Amino acid sequence: MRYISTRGAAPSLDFEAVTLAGLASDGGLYVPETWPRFAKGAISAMNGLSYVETAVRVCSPFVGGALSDAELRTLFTAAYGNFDHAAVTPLVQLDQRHWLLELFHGPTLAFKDVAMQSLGLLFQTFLGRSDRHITVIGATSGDTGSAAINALARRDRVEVFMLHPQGRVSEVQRRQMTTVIAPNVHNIAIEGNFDDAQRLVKAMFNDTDFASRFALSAVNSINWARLMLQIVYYFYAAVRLGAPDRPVSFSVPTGNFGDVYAGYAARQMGLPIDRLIVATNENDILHRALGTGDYSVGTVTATASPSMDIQVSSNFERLLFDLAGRDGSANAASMRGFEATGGVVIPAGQRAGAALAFDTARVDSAEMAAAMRWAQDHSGQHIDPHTAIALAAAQRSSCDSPVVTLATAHPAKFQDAVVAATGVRPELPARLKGLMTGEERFTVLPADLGKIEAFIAERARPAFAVAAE
Ligand SMILES: Cc1ncc(COP(=O)(O)O)c(C=O)c1O
Ligand SMILES: N[C@@H](CCOP(=O)(O)O)C(=O)O
Repeated sequence: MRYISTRGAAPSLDFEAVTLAGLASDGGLYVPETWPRFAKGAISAMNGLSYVETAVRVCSPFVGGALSDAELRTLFTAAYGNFDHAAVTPLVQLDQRHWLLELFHGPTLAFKDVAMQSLGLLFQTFLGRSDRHITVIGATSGDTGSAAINALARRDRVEVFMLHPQGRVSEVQRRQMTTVIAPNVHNIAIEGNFDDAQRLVKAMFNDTDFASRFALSAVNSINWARLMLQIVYYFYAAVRLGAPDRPVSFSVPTGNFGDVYAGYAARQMGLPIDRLIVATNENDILHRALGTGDYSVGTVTATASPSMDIQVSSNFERLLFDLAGRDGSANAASMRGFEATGGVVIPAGQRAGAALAFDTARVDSAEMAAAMRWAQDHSGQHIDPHTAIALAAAQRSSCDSPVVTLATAHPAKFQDAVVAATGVRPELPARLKGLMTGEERFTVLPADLGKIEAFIAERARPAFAVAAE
């Protein structure tokens, strides 16, 4: 399998190279050259498989010769061995039509662990083979950062610099990052919002001297491997609910468009997904873009679902590339226009293409709180604010198929919002005992590229240092 850039001008890469890369050198994102297709029989054959075996089947065509199925099996067994549920991503039925797919049974209590625990092992495997090291730079609205730090702390070939927006993540999220005192972990609280952090990360990748000097690599969903690893749970859930004979819909709380894009990828691979519901909070650019074509950046509004307080969603570019017929130069021109002016119009033809798979819903804070109460009163489930946004969207949907809401975080990560909506304070699981009292370490910096690069340059190992050792 080869990977090509959404902007058409970067060299194509194999799986190992794409895993270690961040942005493509032309500023685009890597996508598979073609979508592998699973025939009905191949999907039926996943019935009854464990999560690990499902992951081997789904990922194998993307990985190509980079790892054998036996190596993948060993890697996934290690990655998912420390999840606190035997099913890794269990399904919970809420009523006749609605299900929750619990993605928060990993070490940091959010769906990011599902990909990140494996990504950490992929880095270790590939870097060990060629005796290299990388500098991971990431932007987080809370969950990617904690999952990446958990997966990468104390790994000797990786230096991690994680940018979070100061004061705009929950206390549990912040502490999950800042209490990890490890020599290779550097937390930076930037004076700005998540979009500022993500813009700075992309600017560092686009600074080609800096990127090659420090062998920059990504853990955000700009990294293709992250998305590949998230496709797995769509197959795992749909097969358990009757796929390929019964179509299933998914409602996905959406910020950076990574999780729902993984669902789109599963659909492109032949999984019978009826509707993919893009559920946003008040930061509704994706709802507007897919509904009316108005893909224009507004002001980031701080909400009770902070991990979705995003305007510029990286992975939307991957969808637009497909909708525009995979024309890299046309897509590059359109994305440059968006970056320069803060808005483009999505043509009606492309919106019609998207509407074959996607519905959208904008859910405000009152509806989110009502969904939390409904889950509690109706089935005794406590859900986090992000999951509640998607559950509210699922309840609005008129599709005929069973609807699976992705439960992307444990409610204890967002205790204040859950208490405000339901009056109940969800307990942190025992494995996080001590989190709220541990020493914190982070550096506050302005959202200024020069200052952030200088901070990193003082602490990262230049790429050539290893070659010289
Ligand atoms: C808890 C939670 N839910 C939903 C999202 C949105 O996911 P995505 O950015 O992949 O759209 C995030 C952030 O990524 C998150 O942390
Ligand atoms: N909500 C995310 C934002 C980054 O998303 P990613 O999937 O691109 O890493 C977070 O929790 O940091």
